[in-house]
Amino acid sequence: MTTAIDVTGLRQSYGDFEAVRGITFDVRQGELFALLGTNGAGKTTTMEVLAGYSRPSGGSVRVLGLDPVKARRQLRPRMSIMLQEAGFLGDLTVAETVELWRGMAKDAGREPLTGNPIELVELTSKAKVKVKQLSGGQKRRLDLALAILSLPEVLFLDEPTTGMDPEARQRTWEIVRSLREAGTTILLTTHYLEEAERLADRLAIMHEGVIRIAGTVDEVVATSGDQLSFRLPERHELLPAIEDRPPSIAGGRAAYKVYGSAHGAMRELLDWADKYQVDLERLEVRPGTLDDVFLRVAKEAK
Ligand SMILES: Nc1ncnc2c1ncn2[C@@H]1O[C@H](COP(=O)(O)OP(=O)(O)OP(=O)(O)O)[C@@H](O)[C@H]1O
Repeated sequence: MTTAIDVTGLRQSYGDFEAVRGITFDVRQGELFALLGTNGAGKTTTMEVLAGYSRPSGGSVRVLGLDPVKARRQLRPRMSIMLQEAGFLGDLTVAETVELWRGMAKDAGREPLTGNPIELVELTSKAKVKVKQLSGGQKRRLDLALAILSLPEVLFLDEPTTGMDPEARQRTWEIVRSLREAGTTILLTTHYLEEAERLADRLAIMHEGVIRIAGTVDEVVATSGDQLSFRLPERHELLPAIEDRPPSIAGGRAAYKVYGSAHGAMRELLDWADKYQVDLERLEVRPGTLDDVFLRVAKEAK
């Protein structure tokens, strides 16, 4: 499979502060890669370098095999960017904004999208409304419409669904999926882990300028293990260690993290309960989640 985005040892500083501290990852052609991370982790900075807005202070980046700063003109017709703060002209209407951008896209030699982008993002009833009068979520939808005015080979989406209501978010996911199906390579940043779980082929979690974990959604989630928990019984001080770990106790429940066989752990626990004649109430096994991994990554790094 061809690599569409290649990031090797990327570093980026603002004055003395190093926001991105040597990250390496690649995104294959037609793949959707999600960059997750804590606030200030360096996700937007990475995206800005990839989009050619700034030169890296170290390492190298390639988009479609090209240097995004040096080959800006060549790349412009082939990629689209939806960053967090769009530079709209507030006095233009939604329809006028789309027309203006359509003209610019045409000048850049891009093939227009078939279909009406305003309809696609469900802003038809707002076509004649001034951009400055749109709500936050509606502005994000307009951003998306502009990013996909023509079908890009590479699309950068920086927190595309922030501020959207659940229905608009679902709609956006459908649009993103259809772009991916049409072959667009997508790099997405998001704080909604569910968004990454649903859309991403692979993902990376960043913290303080470094990638802490990366892989397919399944691979990353698998590092979090299962959780076995139940209402805190009497005589809980006698609870066994499982996989050499004692239970954690909080909110009136006891919980074990299990990385090996949940079946075996459950058997050990039930043997203990039989031995001490304890009834384990509200017993449950919950598979690990991306939230668990994210929280662990943020905590481990402290
Ligand atoms: N223009 C700038 N000048 C100085 N520091 C900056 C600048 N832009 C970003 N930073 C700093 O670089 C770090 C990374 O910022 P960045 O916006 O890339 O993070 P992020 O992962 O996108 O965060 P968030 O999830 O909060 O949007 C932060 O500590 C931020 O304060």
